[in-house]
Amino acid sequence: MGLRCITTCKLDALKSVCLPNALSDSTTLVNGENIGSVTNHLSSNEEMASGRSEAEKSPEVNASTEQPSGGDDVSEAEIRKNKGRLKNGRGRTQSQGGRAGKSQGFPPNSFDRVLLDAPCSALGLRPRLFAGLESVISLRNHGRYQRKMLDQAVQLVRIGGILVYSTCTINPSENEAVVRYALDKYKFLSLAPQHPRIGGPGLVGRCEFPDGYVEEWLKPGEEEMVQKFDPSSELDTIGFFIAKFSVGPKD
Ligand SMILES: C[S@@+](CC[C@H](N)C(=O)[O-])C[C@H]1O[C@@H](n2cnc3c(N)ncnc32)[C@H](O)[C@@H]1O
Repeated sequence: MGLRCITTCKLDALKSVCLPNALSDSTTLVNGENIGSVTNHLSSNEEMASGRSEAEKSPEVNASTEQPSGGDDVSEAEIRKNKGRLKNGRGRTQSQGGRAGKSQGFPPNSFDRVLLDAPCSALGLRPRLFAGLESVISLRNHGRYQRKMLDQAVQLVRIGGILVYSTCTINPSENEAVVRYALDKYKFLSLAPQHPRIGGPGLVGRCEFPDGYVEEWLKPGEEEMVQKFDPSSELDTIGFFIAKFSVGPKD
């Protein structure tokens, strides 16, 4: 594919699109100058998906991490950060081979392909090492930030490109309903065939919730275009969902 290296960057997926003129001439998309201030404190899906980092919630913590770490004056935040590193390792943003740079986002149509492996309720994970408290309503609400992320991802893919949306959950609100949203809102998107095809079909139809809310899923003919992995099937996989979209002319 002609790939020579992969540049990693840390960026809020809910704010991943920037206007071309928002980038100053002297600023690169992935700003290496700021690498020193990249931290790895965003740990929970909910925290990131909410669009609010821990640093935003606690400005004093963020400010104190800016202190030099070598002197006697080690802040509480620095101690906490080091404890976290001991527990969790260096983290993906600082793994060997270079740190992730900060990104200001990318102009529309910047990418041939985008994979939105979205944060989700993770109902398909096996073994399940944690059990989040979910209700019918909270399960439905995951779709809200997933749709917002998809709105951003759609803008980033150029015409003729590919967008893949995936989750590790079996919850239709986060899978089929997000696909329905994408296809209904962005007429230039179409479901593309997937190879290899190992998973089963998606769910066709709609669901009426006890509070009257109606959620639309796939239409007949669309079910075989997505792949749904059922963790209770003989395939012996985790629960997973994949939808692949072709991006047509956006006008
Ligand atoms: C299903 S995981 C993706 C895993 C990834 N494909 C990998 O192989 O490591 C979803 C990831 O999205 C991250 N995330 C959650 N909210 C985010 C946001 N607003 N912006 C960027 N990433 C976010 C979570 O921290 C989590 O690492």
